[in-house]
Amino acid sequence: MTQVAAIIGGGVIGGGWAARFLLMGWDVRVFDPDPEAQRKIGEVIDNARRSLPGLSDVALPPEGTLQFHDTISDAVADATWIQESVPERLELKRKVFQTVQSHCAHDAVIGSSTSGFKPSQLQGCATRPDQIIVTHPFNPVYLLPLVELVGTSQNPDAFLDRAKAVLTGLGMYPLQVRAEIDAHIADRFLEAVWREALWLIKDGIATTQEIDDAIRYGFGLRWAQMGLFETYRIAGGEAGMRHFIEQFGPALAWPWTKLMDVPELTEDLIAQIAGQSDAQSGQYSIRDLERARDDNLVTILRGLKAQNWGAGALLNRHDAAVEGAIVLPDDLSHPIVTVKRAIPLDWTDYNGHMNEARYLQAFGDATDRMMILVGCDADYIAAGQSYFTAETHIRHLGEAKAGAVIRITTQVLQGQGKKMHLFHQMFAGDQLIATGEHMMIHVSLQTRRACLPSTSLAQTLGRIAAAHAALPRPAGVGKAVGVKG
Ligand SMILES: NC(=O)C1=CN([C@@H]2O[C@H](COP(=O)(O)OP(=O)(O)OC[C@H]3O[C@@H](n4cnc5c(N)ncnc54)[C@H](O)[C@@H]3O)[C@@H](O)[C@H]2O)C=CC1
Ligand SMILES: C[N+](C)(C)CC(=O)CC(=O)[O-]
Repeated sequence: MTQVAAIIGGGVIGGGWAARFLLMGWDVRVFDPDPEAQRKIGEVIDNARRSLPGLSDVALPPEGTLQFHDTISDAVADATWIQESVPERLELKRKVFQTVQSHCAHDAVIGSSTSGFKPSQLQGCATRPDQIIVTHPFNPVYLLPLVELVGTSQNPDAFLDRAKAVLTGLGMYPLQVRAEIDAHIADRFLEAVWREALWLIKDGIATTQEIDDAIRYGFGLRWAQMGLFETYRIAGGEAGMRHFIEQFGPALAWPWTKLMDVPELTEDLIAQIAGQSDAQSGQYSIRDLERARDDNLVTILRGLKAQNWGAGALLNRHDAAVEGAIVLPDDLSHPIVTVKRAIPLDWTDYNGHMNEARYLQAFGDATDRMMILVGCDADYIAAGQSYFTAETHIRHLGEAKAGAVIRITTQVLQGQGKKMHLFHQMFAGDQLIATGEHMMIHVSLQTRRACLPSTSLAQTLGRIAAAHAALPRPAGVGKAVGVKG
């Protein structure tokens, strides 16, 4: 039977919870007095629909149903999970819990999204304190897995385990906080960084942009994949965490921060940190960790590159500067070099070589380059015409591993009328490792049908095709898939 979640307060965070529950197959009931709540939550859910399912390589369960209610009592009636996300005011949250508990099932979980209140504060004057816990998520709730789970001695272990299982089932990472504390674990860091940032601005040291750049081009990327301690273990080199503390320990007494209330680095504290770090990461050598870090960073940075955002946009600008202007070579008596690049780490697979899908990607890039060279560039496409691929045939003749430099040369076999028939050859060093034969059809992007290209494009393509007609016909042209001999 479909499970029911009640969302009490559907703003930034409640909307995110609604989206996550819904897309994970739960029926969702919302109560929020804001007359705009339905529109706002609808928009958040639309954004979640375009991003969350694509994180999975399997189909998510069918979406649940979404209902809005005028009272808390209706919203919570059948719910097994009630997520409170009303504004961060203790008295308001306590009042909401009173109403919720008058109408909800006694065994339902009541999770609070509170950023900083302790569960004992929330349980304070509740009818059934054992039913209330902190489940503090991170924005956007539908994409970020972390949820801090904080209970008190009032919450039975089995209840906390059940809550954890539900959150895990929603694709989240419940981090159970051992002892309640204002602002839990993560908001302690965010608050420290936030307060430092406010000082940097007030003191005229940095702008908001410069502070954000300091994070997103540097340690923000590291934190995304290894956190603080594993990162600093690596920064300690082969001598690891202990060496790191020895080197940077004295800085704790220096005015490197406005937060000067620091713990004394006693031998006991050092041993505790070094010991915990060993337990966390000691099974890996520093070189293993460095490679894992590098793989992760490459994946994150390439993701940002695909979005042309932040550090990824920087990489794209750098690529463009390294490559220079894209121009058709004067000498057309050879196939044209359309791609020259190293194979990225994330293009390789379980066989230790470039995955077959990436051959098509590389040949697709070569085709894109040919399109630009014949004049089918961004402006031409924006004006309403382009090429569609009608047919592709790839032959795999050799292997290529991560880091290997591949070079693709492109021969135009036919460039007349609506057709652009290309033959790509991929080399690693001198070895031919793949060929790609592609038939492109010139189209109108309005009608989505074939049409003749512009005169200028037809002339450029015709000139290349005429020059390439003098080249030997490459082996493999026009071959179908078949058994040799
Ligand atoms: N915004 C953030 O980055 C994060 C916020 N949180 C926590 O989530 C909770 C909600 O914060 P936001 O979503 O940011 O606030 P918000 O202001 O975006 O949303 C609060 C919603 O609660 C509704 N509301 C007000 N009184 C209500 C009541 N009596 N019953 C039901 N709904 C009511 C409002 O109409 C509004 O839609 C807070 O406890 C906050 O600390 C947690 C993680 C991150
Ligand atoms: C600023 N904040 C305290 C509301 C932040 C959070 O609670 C978590 C988040 O999503 O950053």
